[in-house]
Amino acid sequence: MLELHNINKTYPDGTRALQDISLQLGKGMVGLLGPNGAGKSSLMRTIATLQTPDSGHILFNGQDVWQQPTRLRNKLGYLPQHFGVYPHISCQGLLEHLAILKGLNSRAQRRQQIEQVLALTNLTAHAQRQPSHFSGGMLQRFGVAQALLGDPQVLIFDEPTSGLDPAERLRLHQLLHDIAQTRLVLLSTHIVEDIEHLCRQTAILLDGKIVASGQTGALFSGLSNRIWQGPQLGVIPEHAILLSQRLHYGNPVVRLFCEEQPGSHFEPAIPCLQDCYFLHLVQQVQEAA
Ligand SMILES: Nc1ncnc2c1ncn2[C@@H]1O[C@H](COP(=O)(O)OP(=O)(O)OP(=O)(O)O)[C@@H](O)[C@H]1O
Repeated sequence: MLELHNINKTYPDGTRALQDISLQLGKGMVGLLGPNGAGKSSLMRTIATLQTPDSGHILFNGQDVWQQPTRLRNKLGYLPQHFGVYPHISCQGLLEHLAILKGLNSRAQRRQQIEQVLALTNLTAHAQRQPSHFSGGMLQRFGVAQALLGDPQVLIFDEPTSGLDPAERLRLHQLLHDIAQTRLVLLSTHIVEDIEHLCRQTAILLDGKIVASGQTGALFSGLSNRIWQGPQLGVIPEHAILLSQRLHYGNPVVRLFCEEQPGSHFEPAIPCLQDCYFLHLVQQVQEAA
């Protein structure tokens, strides 16, 4: 559905935000995982045709997006990382306004779509309230509702769960999952758990480059028998790589990447996406040093 070929973007101050990005994206939920500053928003804005790449091509259903940007824009819904809402206007009124901006000219069609997106995002009972008074979770659901206007085939959600409490996060996960059944949904986040919950396909973006992409499970299945977990670091082989040191119910947990058992206090652990992500982060730091 959406193909990215060798996308590059350097900002006027010299920041190389995107370097030779190539991805093939089909229907379903695709995760874009990367730390702050990795280039996720730059990539989302580029796909959303809000900024031009310096080089490379984006094809939508086989056609170059930049030859006719409105073709993709008409099929695209976007929830940016930060968005504002006008004060003193109801949720329904604001959706009506946004629907007109999206080109839904028929009043009956607008009414039907607004009813649909309010129901889907569980906001029907709040339709007459002002989004400026919504809680964080409701506001994000409103953001999803506006992105769904026009029944887009491609949806881009930039860090949609940041700042949400656990219950609202799970609610939003279910909503995003439902939406992705019939569309391409691109989910950009630095929260590994969001990807683990939702995405069959994932790309890891570090420093403007895709360092791994494919079926999410396949990204870390190659780490089998090389991930070790123990209660303390102690003395470890020189070639072992420390992935994470954290607390679990107040007890320290250390995870290592190592070709053989790094010490008697380490046990083999089942690899996970976080191991793969941290391994790439460590390798990136090592390469930069
Ligand atoms: N308009 C801009 N002009 C110059 N540099 C920019 C601009 N937008 C982003 N950058 C820089 O490009 C790099 C990638 O930024 P981007 O916002 O795309 O990353 P991100 O992965 O979305 O980060 P975050 O998770 O913090 O939002 C960063 O170094 C950032 O400072």
